Amino acid sequence: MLEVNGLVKKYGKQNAVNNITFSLEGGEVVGLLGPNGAGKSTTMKCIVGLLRKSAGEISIGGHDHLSVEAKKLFSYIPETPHVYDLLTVKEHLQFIAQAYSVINWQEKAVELMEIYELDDKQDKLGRDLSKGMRQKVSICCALLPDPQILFFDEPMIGLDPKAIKNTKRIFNELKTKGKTILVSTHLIDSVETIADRIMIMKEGNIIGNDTLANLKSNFSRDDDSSLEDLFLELTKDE
Ligand SMILES: Nc1ncnc2c1ncn2[C@@H]1O[C@H](COP(=O)(O)OP(=O)(O)OP(=O)(O)O)[C@@H](O)[C@H]1O
Repeated sequence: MLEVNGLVKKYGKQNAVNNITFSLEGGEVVGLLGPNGAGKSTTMKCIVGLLRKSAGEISIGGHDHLSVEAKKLFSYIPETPHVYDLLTVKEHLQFIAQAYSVINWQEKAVELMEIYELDDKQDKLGRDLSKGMRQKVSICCALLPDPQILFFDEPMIGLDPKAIKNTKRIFNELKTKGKTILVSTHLIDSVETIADRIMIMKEGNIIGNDTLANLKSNFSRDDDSSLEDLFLELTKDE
């Protein structure tokens, strides 16, 4: 579903992503972990076409990632949610519905706004929303077209505990529906139970990419260690 081959991204002379190669099978849920500055957001932004890659090839569903065909297949939830100042919450959903030709969008929009407790805020303008509300709008907009693949960059940031719980539940539902998900997060426990695979980045490189069980048996001395312990062990400074 996603193929990333030899991806390099430089900011000036600095390599933020160093020639990384990985893929995601259809229906796979992969947790992308890494310390601050590891290159997670840069990788995601290159995949979704928000940043121009310095080298490498990326395909989504067999299409070049910059093609319209690829763009129809995925949604992206950015680390910092961007909303339109002069559109209301409901108009954001209407805009996405029209852009992606979503059938029965109103029904789905009502359901999403209820889940994220935005139903009483549907007429509020984007510019008047709090950070957490913006994040909720961003998640609702991403879920509305029911895409095959979802890229979540720190989706829990700014969410209240109820919204975090609901997002974890939605991850499970998406997984059950066979969606492919790449989720970058610092909330390690939020991916520990649902991720089929964990990918760990450090300094622009992938330093671990396997099932949690395999990562534990390869890198940990202790079977009872958590993903958090493993993450800290793998990413510690030499
Ligand atoms: N616009 C930019 N210009 C220059 N350097 C950048 C820019 N954005 C990111 N970087 C650098 O690229 C590297 C990777 O950053 P990136 O934001 O991808 O990391 P991250 O793993 O998402 O970190 P975090 O967990 O803090 O969000 C860092 O060294 C960062 O300083």
